[in-house]
Parts: sequence; structure tokens; C-alpha cells
Amino acid sequence: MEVAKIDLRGLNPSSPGWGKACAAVTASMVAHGCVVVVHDAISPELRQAVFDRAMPQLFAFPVETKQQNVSSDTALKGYISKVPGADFESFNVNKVDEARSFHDFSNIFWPQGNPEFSNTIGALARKVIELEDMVEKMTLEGLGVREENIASHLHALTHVLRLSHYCVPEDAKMGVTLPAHTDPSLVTALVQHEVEGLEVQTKDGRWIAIPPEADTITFMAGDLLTLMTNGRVAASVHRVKTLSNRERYAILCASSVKNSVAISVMDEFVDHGNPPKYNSVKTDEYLEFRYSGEGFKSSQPLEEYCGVHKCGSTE
Ligand SMILES: O=C(O)CCC(=O)C(=O)O
Ligand SMILES: [Fe+2]
Repeated sequence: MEVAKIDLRGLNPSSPGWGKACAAVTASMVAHGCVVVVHDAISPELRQAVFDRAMPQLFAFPVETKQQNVSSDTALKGYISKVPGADFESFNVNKVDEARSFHDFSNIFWPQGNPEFSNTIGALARKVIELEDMVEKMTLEGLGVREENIASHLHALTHVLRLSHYCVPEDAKMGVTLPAHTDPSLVTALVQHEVEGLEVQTKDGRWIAIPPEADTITFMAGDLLTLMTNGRVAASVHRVKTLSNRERYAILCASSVKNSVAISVMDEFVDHGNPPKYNSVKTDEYLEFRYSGEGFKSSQPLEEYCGVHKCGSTE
């Protein structure tokens, strides 16, 4: 099965097609850790305001200004650039569920305020979060998680927005600007714009390119979804490869669980034959590990950090 492309326009839990759509979203998430969703969340005007104006304006600031995007949260570093093996730079806006996050972020660049910028990015974030929560709900529902457990899970979510800019690949033949990895999130939503790049790896090792279509958003499972589902949904292994040698912008929205709530394997995925494979984690501790030297090098960071076999099991 290829990565599914599923039309969620106009769909809600009381629509007649909801159950079928949940099954299709879940099947693609289980097979590939990834699903492509057709939506009408981002109007052509909003897309243009974000990618043709806000993003180029933001990345044109000098590096000293960009570096003022720091996070009080030690794990998520704020502005990053020159990651080993990657030719890109990226801003982090934390807790985007809170209205003031974009205001605070835009004040770094425009101390007198820039409502057009913060409203534009804020509007995009709200739409993406709404769709991301829906995809998360559909995936859990499709896997048989009880309604009340899904509701309390959705209640505990928080979201981080990443605004990324990729330079023209240095090695034009290879075109890779971000090497293969999994995300430390629960789910990552990815909004591409005009320039190709995202590729996801199938379980048999092939790479599938996800084209940058204007009416789609791609959702990928991250490590924390693997934890919660006791391995039923493997995190998507993905990379960025731009063979057309163009600069590229992309926006990511990563969901995770508020740090005050531990993330554990959900009851529905545990029985006699399936003991929990992972110990509970706190989001920040796991992110801290992922961004540390050890976590960065690891090919199986989730197993390494909280796999049950690491903690004195006899298996
Ligand atoms: O830009 C993309 O298409 C994906 C970026 C990504 O995977 C990441 O930043 O973790
Ligand atoms: Fe990623």
C-alpha cells in the first residue's frame, strides 16, 4: 500500500463517512507512519501571505536577530542552523496554542509589533492544529482507543510550530538537505510550498516522495505515538531531498503532551500477549535526550531512552 491521500474536507465525527475515513487514516499511519490529507484549511490568500511575504521577511533578518529566538525550555532550542548533515535553518515557536506566542515571537523582529505577521502565522497555525488534532483523534479511534481516553489525550496536547528554510543543496546530485530521521513528536504536520522535498521511507526501505500540493498537508507519526500505541504505529522515517536545487520553505506543527502529564502506553494496546514495551516519559525529558549528543546519534532513540528491555527486564 502507498501512502494514502484522504479527503477530509467537510468531515466531522457526525458525518456519514467518518468511520471509513478513520479506517483509511489509521491504515496508512500503521503501514507508513504517514498520511496525506486533502483539506481546505489554508486559503490561497493565506498561503501566499505566509510563504510569499511572512517567511521571506523573517529569514532575511541578520543571524544575530534570528538567534534571539531562544526558548526558556532547554530542550527546544529556538533558532537552529547548521545541524550536522543538514543545510537548513529553523525557528521554533513554542506553545502555539496560546494566542500570545506569535505576538512574543514577532516582537523579536519587530519590537513595535507587526500584527500582519503574527496574525498571518497565527491563522495558519490554528488551522493546522485543528486538522492535526483531528488526524490524531481519527488514528486513535481507528485503533480502537476508547472515546474517553481519546478525549483526555486531546486535552493534554500542546503544539510547537517550526518555520524552516532550506538552502540550495550543496551536492546537486544528491539534493539531500535534511538526512533521514524520525521526529520526537506525537504527530508532525507538514505544510510544503511549491518546492519538493519531503520523502518518507517504506518499511521495505524504498523512499516515497510526497509532492508539495497546495491542497494537502502531510501528517507523520513521531516517536511518542509509537510509545503510546505500544509500537502499533511506527514513527515515520523521513528526509528532505530537493533535486531541483531550489531554496525551500516549509512549516511544521509538532504535537506533544504538556510536560505536566506523563506519556504512557495506552491501556488498549496492552494485554497478556502484549506487555508494555516502553516506560512512561515526560515530553521535555525525551526532547532533551533527542537533542543531546547521545540521542542525536542513536538510530533507535525511543528504544534507547525508554524501551522496557533497557530497564532490567529479562527479555
Ligand atoms: O521540511 C520538510 O519537509 C521536513 C522537515 C523535517 O522533517 C523536520 O524538520 O523534522
Ligand atoms: Fe522531521
